[in-house]
Amino acid sequence: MTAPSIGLNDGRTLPSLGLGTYGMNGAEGAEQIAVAVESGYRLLDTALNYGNEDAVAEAVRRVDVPRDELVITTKLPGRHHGYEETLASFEESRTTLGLDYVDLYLIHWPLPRLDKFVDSFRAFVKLQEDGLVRSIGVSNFTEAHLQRLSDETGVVPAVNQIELHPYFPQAALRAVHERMGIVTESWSPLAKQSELLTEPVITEIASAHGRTPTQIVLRWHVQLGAVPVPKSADPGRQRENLDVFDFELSGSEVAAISGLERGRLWDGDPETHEEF
Ligand SMILES: NC(=O)C1=CN([C@@H]2O[C@H](COP(=O)(O)OP(=O)(O)OC[C@H]3O[C@@H](n4cnc5c(N)ncnc54)[C@H](OP(=O)(O)O)[C@@H]3O)[C@@H](O)[C@H]2O)C=CC1
Ligand SMILES: O=C(O)C(=O)[C@@H](O)[C@H](O)C(=O)CO
Repeated sequence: MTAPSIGLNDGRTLPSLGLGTYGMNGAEGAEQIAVAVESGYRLLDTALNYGNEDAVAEAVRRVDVPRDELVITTKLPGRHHGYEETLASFEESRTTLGLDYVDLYLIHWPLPRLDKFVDSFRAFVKLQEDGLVRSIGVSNFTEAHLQRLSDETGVVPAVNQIELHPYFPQAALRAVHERMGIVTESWSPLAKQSELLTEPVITEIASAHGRTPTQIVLRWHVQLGAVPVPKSADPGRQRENLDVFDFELSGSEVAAISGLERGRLWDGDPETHEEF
């Protein structure tokens, strides 16, 4: 089973669910990522800062899946913002990943204090023009940051990967994405296994559909039109998380899950978050 694809504003496509890989490192991580790909994951989400681009590379070498079926995402760290620095950082990531090209490259955090994200995005445009990156996007950007990129480079990012889960449904930013033609990716889509999965709203809907609470949460993301990248190192849970494309939540169930809103869960305000 693989996830259906959705369209991006650059004419390319993205699987509608992917594998988060934060914390999956070394030989064990490579094996966990390879097992996920063998069971149907095609979108992999890594970052230079996760220190596991080598594990992703090893997994990709090991699996019997054509390269052009995989969508490999990595991210530019804060300490490498700036035009030339971005080109060098990308080359470091591309080399570690062992790839001719990266499918999706994201600016990990905007770091507005440095005010270099526009320069980095200009380098992203160059990498895309040179065929080294297929799609270019950002992560943790606000409406104002997205508008600046559009105004100052003439290019709208294909993707904005943001904190998104039932405790923080991000309706306003998702509406901005919709207006600008940006696909939303959801990070920590399970709210990092907090008490979310035991919320009565979720467990009751799960019982009604004969599915697990995790599947209900991931299906909620899919029906919002967002692309979740749940992390699981466990083969059974990886399969469970991918198996959300053969049932549908009603509009009132989606609304009830969104009603769990309580706000950002971690110290991840894009205006102030320092990530290097
Ligand atoms: N752009 C950004 O700034 C950020 C991006 N990310 C990306 O998002 C990805 C996902 O976010 P993450 O923070 O890892 O959190 P998630 O919300 O994906 O939750 C992961 C946790 O849930 C557990 N889990 C997964 N599936 C199940 C299941 N079916 N049943 C029960 N428990 C389950 C995992 O354990 P187990 O592995 O044992 O199954 C793990 O403890 C990251 O890996 C990373 O790629 C994350 C944070 C910030
Ligand atoms: O992308 C992730 O998984 C993160 O945790 C980011 O928030 C990032 O690596 C970071 O900010 C570390 O402090």
